[in-house]
Amino acid sequence: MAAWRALHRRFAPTIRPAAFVWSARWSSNAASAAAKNIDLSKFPVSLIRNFSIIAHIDHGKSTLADRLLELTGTIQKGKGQPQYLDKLQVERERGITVKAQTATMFYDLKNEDDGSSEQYLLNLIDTPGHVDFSYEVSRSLAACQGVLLVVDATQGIQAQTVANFYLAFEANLTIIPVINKIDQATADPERVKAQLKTMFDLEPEDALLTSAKTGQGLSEVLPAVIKRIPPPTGRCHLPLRMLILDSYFDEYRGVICNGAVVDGSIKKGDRIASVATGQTYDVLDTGILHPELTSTGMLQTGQVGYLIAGLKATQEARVGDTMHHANVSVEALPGFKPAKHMVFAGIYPADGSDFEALAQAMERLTCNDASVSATKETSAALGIGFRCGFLGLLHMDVFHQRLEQEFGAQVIATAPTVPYIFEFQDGSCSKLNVQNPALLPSQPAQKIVSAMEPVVVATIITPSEHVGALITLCSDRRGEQLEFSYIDSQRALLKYRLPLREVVVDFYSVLKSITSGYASFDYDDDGYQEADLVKVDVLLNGQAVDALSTIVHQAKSVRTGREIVDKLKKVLDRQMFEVTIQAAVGSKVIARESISALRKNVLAKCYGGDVTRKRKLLDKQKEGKKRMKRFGSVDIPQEAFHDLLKQ
Ligand SMILES: Nc1nc2c(ncn2[C@@H]2O[C@H](COP(=O)(O)OP(=O)(O)OP(=O)(O)O)[C@@H](O)[C@H]2O)c(=O)[nH]1
Repeated sequence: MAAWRALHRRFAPTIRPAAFVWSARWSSNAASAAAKNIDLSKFPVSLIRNFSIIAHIDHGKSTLADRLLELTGTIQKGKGQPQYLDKLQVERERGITVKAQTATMFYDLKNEDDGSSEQYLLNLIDTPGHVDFSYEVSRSLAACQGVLLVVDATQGIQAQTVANFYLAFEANLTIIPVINKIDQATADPERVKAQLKTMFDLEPEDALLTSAKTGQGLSEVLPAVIKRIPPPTGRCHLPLRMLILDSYFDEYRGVICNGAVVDGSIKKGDRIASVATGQTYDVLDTGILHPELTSTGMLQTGQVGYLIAGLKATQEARVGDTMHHANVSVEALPGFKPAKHMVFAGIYPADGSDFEALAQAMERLTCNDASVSATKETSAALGIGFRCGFLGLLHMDVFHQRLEQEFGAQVIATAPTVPYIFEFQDGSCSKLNVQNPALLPSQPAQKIVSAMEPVVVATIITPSEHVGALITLCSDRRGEQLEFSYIDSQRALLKYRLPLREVVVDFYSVLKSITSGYASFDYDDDGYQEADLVKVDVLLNGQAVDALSTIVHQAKSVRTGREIVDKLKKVLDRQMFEVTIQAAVGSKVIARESISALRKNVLAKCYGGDVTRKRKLLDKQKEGKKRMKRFGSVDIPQEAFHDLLKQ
């Protein structure tokens, strides 16, 4: 931490060059700004502030956002649902934020000296806390000049607090620490202040103390945002450059883009063009999120809002693209780094004939969640489907749930895998990126010269008494310790380099159970390392089931093979014939189980004691079973695919 603190001392908040905030979906009916008495021309850049709320999961971001929306009259107190900005069904059911959401608020700041007041336009972004959605957080931060770093007064700094702090710090944003939940009996704000100083060099007197539940301390939040966070720095006299931050398809209005006007201005009727595609469009409508779509007919420098321009498909509205006035050439804005997919899985229609319906649902959903990649693939076991890349297992689960809930698609998801790289010796070296274990030959014709697996650097914050158990867990998962320090007298910070596969499997749930839920965990991509990897095939009655094959470290292959075979034995129904389940590495069987046949009582109607007739019937049954075994196909239930990577 010492090196980091030295770096932090050099840190002085600077104003970001680009001023933009992205917003997300709201009701499809745009209210009129006139009806709401909104005149955006009253807000030069100096009266605009764009800020994000970042925190560890459950520290109270969305609840704080609710209170700020109420305080500014953007939503009515007591009306609407709690965590107002968590719009998706999946967010409400799981109680987590998965999509960053923006709301524009208007706030009158009083001048204590002369009693006068000035109105500000504030764009607030509520961000997700879970590590899988940190891509949303980094995009949100690219759109802001400052953040509220919320820390739970009872829990103190946790792993995602550290990760999110670094994101904001590296983006040179102004950081306002907010110690929340001070109403709770076990709140210890002084301890949290000390942690903020030790870990981040944030001054104790700069921390705001709030309770998003009782409202305590909230009146200080927005004045602090206005006074401490700098305004956007775009220039109004320059030609239009609007950054596309997000897009989605609305049933009634077509493609809606959310974006930020970095330079210049845009208005209804303008002819605009995309830097990425060169396509031109007419602006049909534009406005702000207040918090629903509110048509203003124009957006000026530093303002954030939506744009409807007759785009046919969301693919035309690329996140990170720059829109400009047609016939005025501009330099493209930097855009965003593409999302890095940590986990891959096959998504197939539960009923093979539903492929077209699934393809349509996939197209719509991947447009609303640009961080998912999808390419067509075929499996001998499951038919035609898609190989999808996700940011993590929770992201994959959420995508699966959204496919079913929002599009009614019934799908089978294969066991998730991480992306490996294999290098073969075939005269010259050839490389194979393996996002689907089935594509790695079981007995390759060429020699494998290297196998690489993705690794991450994991940060764990834990009460000191659990350190020993966590070190054992990390060693068992092939981890290499990078750092071990204490953040105060009761809490330790561990940093480990771990193979991604060992992390995505069930690391989080084991960590939670070892520490009774008191440890927190976050990880960051750290490239690739060489590893002794093998492919484990799964065979049912001698036939390999491509959708079930997996790649593991050599040392864990027998354990993994045994677990897959045991799990399959539990989930497969008994058939009219015997089923043999095998796990194999190349031609070597490493685990085997069998499920005995259901024996149909062919003698039920055979009364009396004619032995030869009975034998004949039994022989015929045996013959039939053999045939069925040879040709019979075994039904594999969906859970079998889903649970396989879990150890
Ligand atoms: N007592 C108390 N509870 C609070 C306070 N703020 C939030 N909560 C509760 O803490 C829980 C989590 O709050 P959220 O606002 O959903 O937390 P979040 O940080 O947005 O969570 P994610 O979006 O999942 O990362 C909810 O049950 C809130 O009611 C507070 O100031 N005091």
